[in-house]
Formats: sequence, C-alpha cells, structure tokens
Amino acid sequence: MSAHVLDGRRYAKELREALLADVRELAEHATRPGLATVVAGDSYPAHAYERRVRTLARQLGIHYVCEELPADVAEADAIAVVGKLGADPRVSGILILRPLPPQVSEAALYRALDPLKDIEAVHPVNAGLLALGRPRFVPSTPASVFHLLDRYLVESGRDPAAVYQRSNVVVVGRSANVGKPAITLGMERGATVISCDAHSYSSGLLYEHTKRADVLIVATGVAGLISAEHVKDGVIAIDVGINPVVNPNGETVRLVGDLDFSSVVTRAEAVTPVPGGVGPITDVWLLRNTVTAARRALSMAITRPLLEGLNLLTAYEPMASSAGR
Ligand SMILES: NC(=O)C1=CN([C@@H]2O[C@H](COP(=O)(O)OP(=O)(O)OC[C@H]3O[C@@H](n4cnc5c(N)ncnc54)[C@H](OP(=O)(O)O)[C@@H]3O)[C@@H](O)[C@H]2O)C=CC1
Ligand SMILES: Nc1nc(=O)c2c([nH]1)NC[C@@H]1CN(c3ccc(C(=O)N[C@@H](CCC(=O)O)C(=O)O)cc3)C=[N+]21
Repeated sequence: MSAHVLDGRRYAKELREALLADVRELAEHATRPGLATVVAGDSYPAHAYERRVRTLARQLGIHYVCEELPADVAEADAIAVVGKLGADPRVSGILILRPLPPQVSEAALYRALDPLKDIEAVHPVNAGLLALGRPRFVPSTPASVFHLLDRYLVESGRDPAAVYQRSNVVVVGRSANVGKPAITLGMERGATVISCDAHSYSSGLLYEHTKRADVLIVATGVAGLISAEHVKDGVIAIDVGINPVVNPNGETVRLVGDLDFSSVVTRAEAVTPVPGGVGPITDVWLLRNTVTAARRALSMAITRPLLEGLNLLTAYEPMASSAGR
C-alpha cells in the first residue's frame, strides 16, 4: 500500500487566490494590511520562514517590515520593538519568530503584543480565548494542519465531524504556537486527543501512543522521529517538522520533517510531505490572519466615531479593555 500524499501547495494556491481578492477589496476602502515580523539571532528555520513570509506579503501587496534583532539583544529592547510595532498604524499583524535567544523571555514578549495585532494568538488573552473555543485568531500552523485534514477528508468523501468524533488524534509536541493549539483544535472537533512530549519519549511511552493514532500530528523538530513501525496501518499522518539537513556536498541545505516519510508512506492512508505539506499553507494563513486583523481595525475605525457621537463608547470599550489594551 502506498499512501495518498497530501499536496499542501495546491491548497495554499487556492487560499492565496482568495486572499488576493480580499486584499484588493480592502484596497477599495483605502486600507492596506501590514505584517511585521520580529526575528532575533540566526536560527535557520526562523530565517527560512521569514523569507517566505516576506516574499508572499510582497506578492499580495501587503505592507511588510522585519525587525531583525541581534542575538544578544536585551529583553527590554526587544519588548520596546514589539511595543513600537503595536503603535504603528501601518502594522495590522505581528509575528514573533521562534526560537528567541535565552535572555529574552518568550512570555514577556508575548505580553507586550497588542492583542488585536496578535495574529498567532500567543498573548495570554488570545491564547485563553482559543483554549475556550472562542478564538480571535487561529494560529497559522495548527490552522494549516486542520485545513489540510478537513480538506482531505471532504475530498475523500467523508464528513470531517463524524471522522474526528470517532478518532484518536495524537499530537506529538506541545509548544505554545504549534502543539498546544493543535490539541485545542482537535478537542474542538470532538476527537479523543492524546498529547505527547519529550517525557513520553524518554519514558518509552511515545510509540505506544503513536501506534494508536488514527490521526497523527507530529511537531517536535526531531528529524525522522516516527517511522512505519510506530504507526498503525491506515493512519493519517501530518508532519509539521522543518529540519534542515546539510547535503553531502556540505553546502546546500534541504529540509526534512519529523516523519521518516519513505517508511510511513508504506503504511499510512495519507501523509504530508516535507517540503510541500503543511509549510506552504502556514505563510498564507499568517497573511490571512493579517488581513482579518486589518479588516477589524478598519471596522473599528469606522464604528468608533459613530459610537463616540452617540455617547456609546463606554458600551464598546469593555471589549477592547478585556483584550488587555
Ligand atoms: N511547517 C510549519 O509551518 C512549521 C513548522 N515548524 C517546525 O515544527 C517543529 C516544532 O516546532 P515548535 O513546536 O515550535 O518546537 P519546540 O521546540 O518549541 O517544541 C518541540 C516540542 O516537541 C517535543 N519533543 C521534543 N523532542 C521530542 C521527542 N523525542 N519525542 C516527543 N516529543 C518531543 C517537546 O517536548 P517538551 O515540551 O517536553 O520539551 C516540545 O513540546 C520544528 O521543526 C519547527 O521548525 C514550526 C512552525 C511552523
Ligand atoms: N513563531 C513562529 N512561527 C512559525 O511558524 C515558525 C517560527 N516561529 N520559527 C521557525 C519555524 C519554521 N517555519 C517554517 C514554516 C514553513 C516553511 C516552509 O514552508 N517550507 C517549505 C519548504 C521550502 C523549501 O524547500 O525551501 C515547505 O514546507 O514546503 C519553513 C519554515 C515556521 N516557523
């Protein structure tokens, strides 16, 4: 048996076309969405992603700015940069790239985000709303994972809701921006969700869980962590991992996932490749969230003076203040 190889590029193309139409529509209202990224140090995956996002923003006509910080940036300076972007009216969405250098606390930087520009839902308020099933933004990577899954299930003639409700969804990795929100999205769909981490691996339990997965989502950054012997026949396996591997010539770098693709493909019903799976959807989703943020900012700009005129702003303000503004 050889699995269906899910084509993330095809889904990404469709999403990109729809997004371009949205950007053009906003332009008719004299509104241009803007994305800002913050990257500190020289992580290869972070810079690889930054380049993708930059290129796509330009293609779509979205304003783009990247704040490149040195690896030894002081935490207070990084926080000030995030604050500055929050106050910049050209910026509708902000992405803080990971990993951050050790002296910069991720939590401190996330708290410094304007919650209405926090398109990856990492500010405590947005992470909380997501966990409660009322997301303001769905973070791009887990959103892309479930977009792929939902689309594949529909295209193969199944009702995604019915499939999730009788599925074990096993999520390997539980970071705040990928694994944890993926767990939430699986729970929201009514699946039985099992969360595994590095302790599952070191205690020898990881593969007991992965073998029970109907849907396996792997986001660890450990190349080749899961191979055919660790999954059951007919699994649907989604590989989030992006791991740079230096080619034998010692120069060019290629990317591999967390699945040992060539073996998993022999047992799975469906599997995503790296490259060409989740990755190509993620950047489109990020810009889609940026456009959503810009649209909301526009409607707020229109509504605010009206509410002020009617002396109703107090009725409106709690929403903004509950967002921590
Ligand atoms: N395709 C895409 O669009 C994207 C890809 N990525 C890629 O996805 C991967 C994961 O990213 P991210 O979540 O940010 O990474 P993090 O390093 O923040 O988190 C990794 C998670 O994997 C767990 N883990 C590590 N080793 C093992 C192991 N041997 N067995 C089981 N679990 C393990 C860790 O467990 P513990 O918590 O116990 O330490 C942790 O929860 C990376 O390769 C990254 O580059 C990221 C974002 C987008
Ligand atoms: N806050 C934060 N959010 C992230 O989403 C995030 C991050 N930090 N830090 C770094 C990692 C890495 N990452 C990538 C996503 C897609 C590709 C990608 O699309 N790759 C192409 C491959 C292109 C090629 O082969 O060159 C693909 O998968 O098809 C690459 C890298 C996002 N990350």
